Amino acid sequence: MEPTEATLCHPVVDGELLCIRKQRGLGAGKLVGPGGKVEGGETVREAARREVREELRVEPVGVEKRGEFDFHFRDGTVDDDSMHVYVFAAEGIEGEPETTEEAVPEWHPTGAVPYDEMWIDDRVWLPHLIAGETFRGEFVLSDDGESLVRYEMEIGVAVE
Ligand SMILES: Nc1[nH]c(=O)nc2c1ncn2[C@H]1C[C@H](O)[C@@H](COP(=O)(O)OP(=O)(O)OP(=O)(O)O)O1
Repeated sequence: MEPTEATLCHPVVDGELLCIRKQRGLGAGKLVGPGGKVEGGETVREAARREVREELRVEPVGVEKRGEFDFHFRDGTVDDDSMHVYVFAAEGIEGEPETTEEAVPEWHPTGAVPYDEMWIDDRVWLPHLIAGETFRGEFVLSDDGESLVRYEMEIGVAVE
C-alpha cells in the first residue's frame, strides 16, 4: 500500500511558533502544525500553503521546505497506516489566524513549546525545524500513537 502523502507547515514569527489545536481527524485534541493530505493535481508546496489557508485563514509567506518524514503506526504485529509527510516552515503570515472548524490557533514561544501536548515524535524533530535545520527520517509509533517504538533521523540533508 502506498503511504498517504501529507504536509505540515509551521510558521515561526518573532520567536513564536504558530500551531493549531486540532479539532477533528487524526490527532484531534493535539497541538500540531497546520497540514493535511496532498490532493490530486497540486504540488506538495501548494498543499502546504492551502492547508494553512484552510485551517487558519492566513497566507503563509517565506515558505521553505525543511524535510520529509515517514510516520508508521504499528505495534510490531500489524503493518499499516503509513504517512509520508513533507515538512515546511514559514517565516511569516499575512492576516490574523482565526479559529475554524478544523483548528484553533495557538502561538508558543520557541523556547517553551509544550511538547507533551503534541505527537510524541515532535519533541525529536521540531527543535531542529525551530533551529532552521533540514532533516529526513522515519518514525514508528505504537498503534495508539502514544509511544515511539523507534526512529531514525538525519539532520542537515539537502532539500529540493
Ligand atoms: N506522528 C505525527 N506527528 C506529527 O507531528 N504530525 C503528524 C503525525 N502523523 C500525522 N501527522 C499529521 C500530518 C498531517 O498534517 C496530518 C494528517 O492527518 P489527517 O489525515 O487527519 O489530516 P486532516 O484531517 O487535517 O487532512 P485533510 O482531511 O486533508 O485536511 O497529521
